[in-house]
Parts: sequence; C-alpha cells; structure tokens
Amino acid sequence: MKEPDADANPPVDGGELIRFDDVTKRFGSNTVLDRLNFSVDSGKHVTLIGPSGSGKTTILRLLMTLTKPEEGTITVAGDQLFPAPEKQVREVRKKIGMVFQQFNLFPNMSVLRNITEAPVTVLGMSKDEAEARARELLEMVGLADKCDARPTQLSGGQQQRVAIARALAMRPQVLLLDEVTSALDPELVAGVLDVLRDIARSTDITMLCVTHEMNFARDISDQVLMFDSGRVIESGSPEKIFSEPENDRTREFLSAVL
Ligand SMILES: Nc1ncnc2c1ncn2[C@@H]1O[C@H](COP(=O)(O)OP(=O)(O)OP(=O)(O)O)[C@@H](O)[C@H]1O
Repeated sequence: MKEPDADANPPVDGGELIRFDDVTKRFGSNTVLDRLNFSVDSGKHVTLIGPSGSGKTTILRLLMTLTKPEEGTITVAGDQLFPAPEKQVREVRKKIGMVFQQFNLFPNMSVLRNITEAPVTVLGMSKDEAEARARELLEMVGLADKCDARPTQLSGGQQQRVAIARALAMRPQVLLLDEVTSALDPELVAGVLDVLRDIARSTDITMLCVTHEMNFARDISDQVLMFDSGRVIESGSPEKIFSEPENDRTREFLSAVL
C-alpha cells in the first residue's frame, strides 16, 4: 500500500485538538450526555467504548454539528464549535471528517467524483488538484483501479474504503469513525480495518473512533475512554483498560464483549 500524502493532515502542535467542557445532551427527558468532560490531543487515536446507548455516537454527531448540546462548550483546535456563530461553525467543521456505518456514497457518481466533489465545491480546490489527490487516496485504500466504477459495482468493504478516501480528501485534522465495519459482511471487515490501521500508523491524523472491534481498538488506540450513563467512567491506555480495568462496570462490559 502506498504511503499516504503527508498533507492529508496539516502539521499539528501536539496540543489539545478536541475539548468537551460540561457538555449536556438530552433527547426529551433522556439525558444522554451528563456534563461530559474530555479532551483529545492532536495526532492521538482515541477509542470510545461502552454499552449500547451510552452516548458514543452522539459525541461524534455533536462534533459533526448534526445535533447540538443543551449546555456546555465544544472546542476544536482552539476554536469553539459550540456555542459559536454560524460562520465560525462552518470553518471549524472543515477540520473534521467522518466515516459512518453506512457508506453514504452518491450512487450516480463515479468513485473518483464521489471523492473530488466536496474538495471542489466546499474547499474550492481545482478539479485537477482534487483528482490527483483522489487518485493518491484511492491508491492508499487499495482501489486505484476503481476510479471509474459506480459505488453499486463495489463490495460493501470497497465502498467503505471509498468513504474513508472521501473523508480524507477534505484534509481534516480529525477523522471520526462511527462503527465503520458494523454494516459489512464479516469477510469484508478485515480489509477495511487494515486500511485504517495503515492510516493510523502512517499519518499524524487525529482519530476518534467508536467500534465494537476490540482487537482493532487495542491495536490503534493511544487512549481508550469507557463511557457509561453519559460520562467517562474510566480512561487509559489500551493495555490498562483491556488488561487491568479498575472500574467494575468496565470489567462487566469487557467480559461481555471480549
Ligand atoms: N435523534 C434521536 N432522538 C432521540 N433519541 C436519540 C436520538 N439519537 C440518539 N438517541 C438516544 O440517545 C442515546 C444514546 O445514543 P447513541 O447512539 O449516542 O449511543 P451509543 O453509545 O452510540 O450506542 P450504540 O453502541 O448502540 O450505537 C440512546 O438512548 C438513543 O436512543
């Protein structure tokens, strides 16, 4: 697999990239995040684990501004994402890319166009530059020969690899991964996880990952955050969380999933 373009992630200073301060998110009477505090440093790979419904996906959706918190502040690279004026939100959002469980590719566009569309229309990149970059990214995800294919001609695993390339084409500082292999047939999971392992190893991009693939989490994570009832109840290195968890609920959760 080709070394990814170093520009996929702008230079980072190693400081704090994402910060949640006392963030509360409710859906009706359901308090999903309860004065949540956590931060992620630039270049780190952080995995969120915890029981179903503990609010992991909601955290990623808040960062994508797909939903808003009721209280608290969210900061990305020193700029507030919430609360913030609309223009600032648009600028901060450009620093963040996300890959979803469903691939969400445009079915009527070629693979290449799926990847070039947003860099051209949102970032104002020239078509030539966007295409050159898309070809590099397709090579990185092992799909250099699929530029002209339609998404429907690809397997689910290949479609998800296109979705990863599409997210990276926007040159985000942080890549959010929300259970990206959950919708795949089991035999296609390893190929997608290998691509992500490669990106984690060979770039400086910050990753915030929700996954049920615990071996993958152990491999790529610098830090694991265990969520329960809308709060981080334990955090630490994967070695600590997976081998010597201190919290009873972490132990119960891991014994159920490992
Ligand atoms: N749009 C919504 N409207 C109402 N409730 C929602 C909405 N989105 C999420 N919720 C609720 O918020 C809670 C947290 O959901 P979330 O998807 O963040 O959890 P999760 O930890 O990612 O769970 P899973 O591991 O099952 O994906 C759940 O109780 C869910 O039902």
